[in-house]
Amino acid sequence: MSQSPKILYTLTDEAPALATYSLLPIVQAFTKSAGVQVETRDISLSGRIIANFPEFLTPEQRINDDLAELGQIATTPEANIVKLPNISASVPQLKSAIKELQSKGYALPDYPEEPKTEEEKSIKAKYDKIKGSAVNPVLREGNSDRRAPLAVKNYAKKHPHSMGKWSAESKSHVDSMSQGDFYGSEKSVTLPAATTVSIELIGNNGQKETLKSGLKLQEGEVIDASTLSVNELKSFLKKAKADAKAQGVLFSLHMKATMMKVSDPIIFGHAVKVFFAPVFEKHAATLESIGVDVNNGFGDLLANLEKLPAEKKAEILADIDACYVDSPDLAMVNSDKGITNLHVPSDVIIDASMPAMIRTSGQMWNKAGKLQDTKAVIPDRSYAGVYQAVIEFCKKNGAFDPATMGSVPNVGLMAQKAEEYGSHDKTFEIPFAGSVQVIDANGAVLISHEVEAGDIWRMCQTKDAPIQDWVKLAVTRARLSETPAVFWLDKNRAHDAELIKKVEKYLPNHDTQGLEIHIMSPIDATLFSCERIKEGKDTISVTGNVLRDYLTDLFPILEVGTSAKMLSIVPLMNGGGLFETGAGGSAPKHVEQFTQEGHLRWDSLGEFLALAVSLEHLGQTFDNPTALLLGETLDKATGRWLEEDKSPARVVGKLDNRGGHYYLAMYWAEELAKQTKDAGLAAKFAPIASAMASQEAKIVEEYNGSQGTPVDIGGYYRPDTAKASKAMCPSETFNSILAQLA
Ligand SMILES: NC(=O)C1=CN([C@@H]2O[C@H](COP(=O)(O)OP(=O)(O)OC[C@H]3O[C@@H](n4cnc5c(N)ncnc54)[C@H](OP(=O)(O)O)[C@@H]3O)[C@@H](O)[C@H]2O)C=CC1
Ligand SMILES: O=C(O)CCC(=O)C(=O)O
Ligand SMILES: [Mg+2]
Repeated sequence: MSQSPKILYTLTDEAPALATYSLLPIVQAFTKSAGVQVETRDISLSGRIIANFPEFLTPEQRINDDLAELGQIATTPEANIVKLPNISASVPQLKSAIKELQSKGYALPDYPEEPKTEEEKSIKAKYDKIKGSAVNPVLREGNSDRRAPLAVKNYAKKHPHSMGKWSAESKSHVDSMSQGDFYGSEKSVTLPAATTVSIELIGNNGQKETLKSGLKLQEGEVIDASTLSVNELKSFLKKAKADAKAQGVLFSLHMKATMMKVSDPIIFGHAVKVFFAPVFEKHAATLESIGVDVNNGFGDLLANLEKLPAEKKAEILADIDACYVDSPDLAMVNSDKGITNLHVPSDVIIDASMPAMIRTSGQMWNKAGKLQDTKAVIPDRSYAGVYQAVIEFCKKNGAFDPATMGSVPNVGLMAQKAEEYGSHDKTFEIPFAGSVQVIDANGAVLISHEVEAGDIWRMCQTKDAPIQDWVKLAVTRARLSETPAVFWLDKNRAHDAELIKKVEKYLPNHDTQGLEIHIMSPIDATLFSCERIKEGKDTISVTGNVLRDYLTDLFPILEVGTSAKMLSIVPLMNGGGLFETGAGGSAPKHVEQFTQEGHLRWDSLGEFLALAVSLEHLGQTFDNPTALLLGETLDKATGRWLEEDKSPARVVGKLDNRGGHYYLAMYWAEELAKQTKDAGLAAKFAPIASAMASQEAKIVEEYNGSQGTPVDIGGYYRPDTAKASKAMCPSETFNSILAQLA
């Protein structure tokens, strides 16, 4: 290949973005001196906003649309992208990012919640593309391979994280609808030939509305559609609320409102309205007049109350207080600040929130700041049973033991927006009763559902090539790791039944001799895997996209304390590599701690792991021995970093993210100095390694001494580069050693 070796490292948001200010200078200094280029691309929420509204900005303010560029690169064989977690913005996050940018002199338009003019409609459409899970589906041109590397697993066994005990008497449980949900209504079709479909709503009174047209589908593509009845949802939520009160457990809603950006905010909104029903009944007209939209959380109502005269506001607040008294207690996101589970949809994201609850004895925080048993409300049954099965397992067997437990790595189907991911352009809140029909180019109705006004209807697609690639990846991983693999597919679910046919068709294309491969329903697979991890055995989970998301937080959080420590590889279907860091989020809590007390507890281990495999991939693709050597030595350095326990501490005054990076740099330099494959590099890094080692006490003192006071980084969504960089690189001694590499 002709192009010069290049790694594209993404600039994102919150804690990982802060960590980058400290880590990237090290990475660039090391790679540059070995002739490997590491460039950055800005895919932060603020960067994506700026890039999409050039017409509102001065020429100096405009920036390239790096996400679009990376999306294109991801389809090429040269692609080598290190992707850190980024914000998938809820509407409140989007609005506050816009506000911050406006305050920094960017003349961006407000987010028009109820657009009236054509211009407002087009602005809203642009912002809606930036909202929610807008980055990952663009880059994920491959399926996913997520696992805890052996060194990480061994570290966790040696230094087991805290794990809440489980009692057989725990009242915690998952509560879901028993009918009228997506699970109960799913229909699925595999297309015998390519076609173009439209989605029509045909009203009971003869009206007709085209919900979507011109949707091109490929031969062999699986489509499925399902609907959730709003009436069933509301009566379920009402019952769940009463039951939480009767049982004396916390009420806690777990959704993925960021990723499922159309359906889940609507469900979230219904939950808020049912929970605070007396307030909504009594003040319906007032709340409507001030533009309250609780699909953005209960916080939206509270914020809008500011528009009312003091007296009216006080009346509504009193009614809210009365409602709290009559209701079960809500799980809290922040008890000190009175922020409940229903305040902001992006505060409780199911993939991280359910494992956190399971790790904490099945409990969540109540308003007194104490842990309490909890009803986890997950309205749709499609995957909720997995969490209930783990909860039952823990009630029966006690908590898992990180010192001895096995591992559940994941092979996840996600390429080309497979399954529920990205389904939001085919998700609709139904305006009038009738039937929704998916109609092909010949006028044949492929799928049809009866719906009422307010129901949610959604469709998603899974192309055949990604399925073939996923089956292959599963077999490859099972072979390489000599581990049983389980396809988590439920033959009684329409979509999964189609996938089972494909798995059975494509498995014989591979050598599976001697491999243990099963197909099990998600609940059976959960029990099978839990039994095995308890005995210290590993089991690969081979899943669709949503379970990929759920399981790659669930098992890592139980096994190694956080999904940040996962190796997360996306072998791109056209030959490139996307190396995601960790599997989890961007830890807003960590930024808060950093700005308040100068301690960043973000663990960049995921970045170290991703960079090592990215270098390895670069070395292999471009036949570049230096890149291979950099990768090998980085891996060794990371292993040593774990052994010597240089992970950031959680509390101020001790080693944090930045000090941890110093140790990684020192170990990396030592490994480079020690190796014998490239004498030039060894000679270059020997003095660096010894300078870093001899100044250890001083450097650590400079890092740790910088902690303990508030830090100003000049913004949340778009920090000031100079300020953030200064705050993240406080050791002059270390900086000057690094500068010798330039
Ligand atoms: N791939 C991606 O781009 C993803 C992005 N997100 C985005 O991240 C944000 C927050 O998501 P949420 O699901 O609440 O998860 P968080 O980022 O809040 O993570 C949950 C918890 O996991 C622990 N944790 C996560 N990463 C690290 C790390 N590197 N080092 C140490 N601890 C870590 C922290 O626990 P503790 O507090 O105990 O230290 C943290 O509070 C949202 O904006 C969401 O859109 C979410 C998932 C994936
Ligand atoms: O894209 C998102 O919003 C979340 C991604 C995520 O949680 C994951 O891939 O595990
Ligand atoms: Mg996830």
